[in-house]
Amino acid sequence: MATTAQYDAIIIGSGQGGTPLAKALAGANKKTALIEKEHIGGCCINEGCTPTKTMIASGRVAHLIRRGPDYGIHVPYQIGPKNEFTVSMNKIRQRKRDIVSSFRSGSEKGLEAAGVDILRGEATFIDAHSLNVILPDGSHKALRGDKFVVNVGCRPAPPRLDGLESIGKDRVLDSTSIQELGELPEHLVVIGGGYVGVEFGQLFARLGSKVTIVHRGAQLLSREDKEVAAEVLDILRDEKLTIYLEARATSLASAPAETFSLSIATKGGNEIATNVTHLLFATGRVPNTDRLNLGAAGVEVDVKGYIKCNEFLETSVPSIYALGDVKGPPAFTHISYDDFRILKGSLFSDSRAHSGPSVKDRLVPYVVYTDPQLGHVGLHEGEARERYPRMKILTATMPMSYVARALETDEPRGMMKAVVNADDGQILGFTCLGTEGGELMSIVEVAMIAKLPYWKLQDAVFAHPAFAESLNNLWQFLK
Ligand SMILES: Cc1cc2nc3c(=O)[nH]c(=O)nc-3n(C[C@H](O)[C@H](O)[C@H](O)COP(=O)(O)OP(=O)(O)OC[C@H]3O[C@@H](n4cnc5c(N)ncnc54)[C@H](O)[C@@H]3O)c2cc1C
Ligand SMILES: NC(=O)c1ccc[n+]([C@@H]2O[C@H](COP(=O)([O-])OP(=O)(O)OC[C@H]3O[C@@H](n4cnc5c(N)ncnc54)[C@H](O)[C@@H]3O)[C@@H](O)[C@H]2O)c1
Repeated sequence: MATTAQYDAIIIGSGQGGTPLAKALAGANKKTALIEKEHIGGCCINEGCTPTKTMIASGRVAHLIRRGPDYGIHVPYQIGPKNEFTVSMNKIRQRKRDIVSSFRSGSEKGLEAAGVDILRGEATFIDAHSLNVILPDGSHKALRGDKFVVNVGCRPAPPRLDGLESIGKDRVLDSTSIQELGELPEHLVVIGGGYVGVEFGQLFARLGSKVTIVHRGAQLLSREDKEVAAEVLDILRDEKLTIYLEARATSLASAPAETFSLSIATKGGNEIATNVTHLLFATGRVPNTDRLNLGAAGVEVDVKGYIKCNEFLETSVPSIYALGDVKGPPAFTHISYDDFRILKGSLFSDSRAHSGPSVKDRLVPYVVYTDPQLGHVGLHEGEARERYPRMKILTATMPMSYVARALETDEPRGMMKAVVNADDGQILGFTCLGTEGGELMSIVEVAMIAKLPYWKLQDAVFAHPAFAESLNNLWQFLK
């Protein structure tokens, strides 16, 4: 009879928290196993941040070539007023594959060097202390552990649309398969106007596809303040994307020559998108908990399948923890990594005294990699007013066209917005929709971490003409 391997800690899923945690535990002489059913490094480096931001860099180059004449630069292959150029999807894809493979092999080597037992296969719970792993050859392996950390992440929500079966499967894309296209879609319809929808929508429009976004919400990027989302909409429409808000794709009809039409119900009536070649479903993500057999271990999930856990990342079972996207939003790489920092100290501490770090009140920054970028940290205006109904809250907004560097580089699109407590000057939230908006946001985040009142930034000496200099001026618009 095969023996069951016994571990101090078993990490399920090689996500952005589990991978460094496995290394840290092995480094602390804990016998550690990491089980991964697909790629080491998880979504971020294989199908998420790394590949998308690599591809988006190609979109930016296309955009700048197209804009060359605005700066007095003409390249020989620009023909006529449309500034045509050719795009090699093969090269874009290869560059993306190369970067992904170098990041992935770096992660693998790091785990091996740390002495982590890496097991390729799909884990399912048998009970609160044991797992079954289905190995790639179909055989099974049982493992026992003192502690388990679930870091299985999410996957794209499955596509749903009447008539989908009438078109080729290769025409129905998600955030992973779209990255493997060898040819540019002629007409890409994106269903969903969240992070994935706007990033890919703008990218493919810049590369030369006709792009239509169908979004059910009243604004793109539903979390953002209205005026910021409206500015994103204007920017994308300026780049010739067709965008339907409060709209629903209702059905598909195949048509000759490999194209199809899509019926779209909007508030103003029905629209038809014609000559569509590809559909990207960007309608959110679902947690990978459905095949984990969590019930056998006694781990509770919410109605959407996210693992319920407290601010210390403890689940309903004392020996089982969860980190990253699988515990619900916010779903970002840096949040999963911060979950790792929370767990690494507490996982093997003697008490569950709850005196260490927790997710409570942590600042959540993020950057939507449209161009210009949308960087945000802390609370949005509505959230701040709801959370602190008695606080005197002021907001300041300033267009990027007031920023010298934005004008000098001819990239004046976008705006900044800050939300502050009028009494003590604390910055509650900050958004920058602008070139390098993510970097500018990070400067304000540092001020928030240090609990600096806004007037410290107002009076700081920033080098001229950096984008950061705008942080001297923003605050004059507080009201
Ligand atoms: C297109 C796209 C772009 C993104 N861009 C950004 C960005 O720019 N910035 C940002 O911060 N975030 C971005 N994200 C989000 C980011 O990728 C995730 O928040 C991040 O990967 C954190 O994931 P995680 O640690 O929860 O686990 P994941 O990285 O999702 O890893 C989970 C791992 O578990 C494995 N697994 C699942 N079930 C099992 C099982 N039963 N047994 C064994 N293994 C299993 C999976 O194969 C996977 O490798 C993006 C996401 C997408 C889809
Ligand atoms: N730059 C980044 O940090 C980055 C980039 C990409 C993804 N992500 C992460 O991945 C997550 C998933 O991204 P996403 O864009 O898939 O999800 P999302 O939840 O951010 O956006 C999906 C949007 O699609 C809309 N939608 C859903 N069903 C629809 C339908 N049938 N028709 C029209 N619209 C519909 C929803 O209302 C929602 O606003 C994000 O929430 C984020 O956490 C982050």
